Amino acid sequence: MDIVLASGSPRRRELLERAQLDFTILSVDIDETPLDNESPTDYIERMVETKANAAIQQLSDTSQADHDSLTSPFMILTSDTIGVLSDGKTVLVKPVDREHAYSMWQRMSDNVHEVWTAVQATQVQLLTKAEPSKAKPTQCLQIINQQRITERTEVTFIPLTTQMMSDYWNSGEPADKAGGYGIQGLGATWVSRINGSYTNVVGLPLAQTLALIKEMTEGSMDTVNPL
Ligand SMILES: Cc1cn([C@H]2C[C@H](O)[C@@H](COP(=O)(O)OP(=O)(O)OP(=O)(O)O)O2)c(=O)[nH]c1=O
Repeated sequence: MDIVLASGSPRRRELLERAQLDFTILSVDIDETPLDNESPTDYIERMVETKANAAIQQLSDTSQADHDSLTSPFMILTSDTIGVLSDGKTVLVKPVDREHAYSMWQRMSDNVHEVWTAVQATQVQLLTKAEPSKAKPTQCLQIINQQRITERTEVTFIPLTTQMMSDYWNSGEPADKAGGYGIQGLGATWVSRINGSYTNVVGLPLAQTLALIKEMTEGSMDTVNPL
């Protein structure tokens, strides 16, 4: 089944490429601001669903030629990664500025936090309707199946000094990453221990995502939580 990875994240693309799957990329842009008092679970589930809906909208708006490159039904993969502080309530997203990054890092310093990544697989089919009033048939995408997983990894940070935070912010690495760090880069120097999937921290729990894809295409897996 054709797969569309609806993500602008180069990390997700690279991780999925490692699995030697054929897929196409569609970049979606949504508002990722958490709502007041939104729980980590509600936030991350809202994000993967909103990204999937944005992808469907974008694919519906494209021309017939774009649709022709995908065989119906096909699968849209969306993903979202957040940090969650040890209080279990505070969501760590991408830092909006230096102060925001420092405020997150001060609470992560010498402490354990979790990284959660949700992945949603949305299977859609192309419907073509002939309308007498229109010269060309109209087309729309219909959701036929949706499944979602959330993977959690515990990450422990060493104690951080103001100098370390300043140097790291100036490296430019933290800006587009949840919790303001990249474990695959310089951020690894802050991580003393992880417990769980490494690829989950980078943005796509690979083994679990492949199992989800398999379940959706072949129809058998134990670990999937239906929506
Ligand atoms: C914690 C951590 C996060 N990240 C990244 C993964 C995600 O790309 C990003 C969190 O933001 P997301 O909103 O999950 O993803 P994104 O905006 O980069 O891409 P998309 O188009 O799919 O929405 O943080 C790392 O690369 N390394 C890390 O160690």
